[in-house]
Amino acid sequence: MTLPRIAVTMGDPAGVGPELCLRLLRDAHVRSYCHPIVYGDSALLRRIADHLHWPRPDPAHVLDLNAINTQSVVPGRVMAECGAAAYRYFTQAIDDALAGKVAAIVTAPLNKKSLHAAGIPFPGHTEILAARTNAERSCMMLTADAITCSLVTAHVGYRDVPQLLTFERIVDVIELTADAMRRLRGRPPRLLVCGLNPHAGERGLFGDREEERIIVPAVAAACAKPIDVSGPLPPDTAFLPKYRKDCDAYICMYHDQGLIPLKALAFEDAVNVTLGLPIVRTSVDHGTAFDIAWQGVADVSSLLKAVGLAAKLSGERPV
Ligand SMILES: NC(=O)c1ccc[n+]([C@@H]2O[C@H](COP(=O)([O-])OP(=O)(O)OC[C@H]3O[C@@H](n4cnc5c(N)ncnc54)[C@H](O)[C@@H]3O)[C@@H](O)[C@H]2O)c1
Ligand SMILES: N[C@H](C(=O)O)[C@H](O)COP(=O)(O)O
Repeated sequence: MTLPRIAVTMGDPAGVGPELCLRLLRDAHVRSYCHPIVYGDSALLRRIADHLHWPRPDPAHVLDLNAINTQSVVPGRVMAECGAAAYRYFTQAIDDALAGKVAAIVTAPLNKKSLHAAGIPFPGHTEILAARTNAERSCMMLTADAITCSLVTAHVGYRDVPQLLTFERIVDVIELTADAMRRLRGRPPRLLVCGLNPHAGERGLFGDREEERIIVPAVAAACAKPIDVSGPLPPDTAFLPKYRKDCDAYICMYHDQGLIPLKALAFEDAVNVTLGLPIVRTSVDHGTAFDIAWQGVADVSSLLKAVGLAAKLSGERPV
């Protein structure tokens, strides 16, 4: 049986990505259902393996892109060279996925400051993917058994959020999420939409009536499709256990509205999935963890879950 080839991008060389890739390549279960290929720098992987007294990686599972002078990398440091290398690994993986050379992409974390220092004009993976694959609509969803959240806006400052909330964008995120969760759970999902303002605006008392003007009509339009979706709920109580138990996914208006509850409840095993692409892409739910980089203590759970979900999705059309 031919196993699906999955590109695993090494992420920022100065972060925890490389050591997590080393752990992943030693995982017998992963290698029983897919052929992982780390897109990165072989010399850097060898340097970290030697430093930690771990086995060096099997060359058959590394695509050496030779993107950085390994000896120049300082663990835990923001470096333009590292941002450029992480971008190189990632764009090669996207191009290979688009060309059908790999079945899916899984990303280890990159550092947004290093990416920016390298002059890359995108804040993160999600935006690079949307541009490079010419996706008409896409969104970030983080999913775990306990909680799933999709984001209407993501890597922007809070003062920009209200202007970015449109009827069309909210309907798109509801539709993309409903389609993904229907396929992941094998049944029509139930979605809950959060308001933007405290107490969902309290009928115009807080904010600029974003709930009445934009969110309520978008929820009504999605219901008419028909999608089982309701809201907007006051965000502070939307994540109470009594709401979570019947909710397959939340539609959140901004990054931390969804990712604070998600990471508090499921940091070890949540997976980031980009919806709406022509290719499959999943990711860890954590960052470069510069405070613990190259110490060999980083938890590999989210990366293992991300590879598992990518393999599952690669047998179908992308979400
Ligand atoms: N998928 C991605 O590429 C991704 C995701 C999130 C953040 N980031 C980026 O990573 C950088 C650092 O972000 P941050 O400091 O806000 O968050 P972070 O997730 O890197 O770290 C937050 C805390 O979680 C801990 N942590 C993170 N991953 C861990 C792991 N695998 N095992 C054990 N502990 C872990 C860290 O030690 C730290 O205490 C930023 O540039 C951010 O934008 C990238
Ligand atoms: N917003 C994500 C998180 O906090 O986990 C993270 O920054 C990763 O985003 P990209 O996959 O777009 O890099």
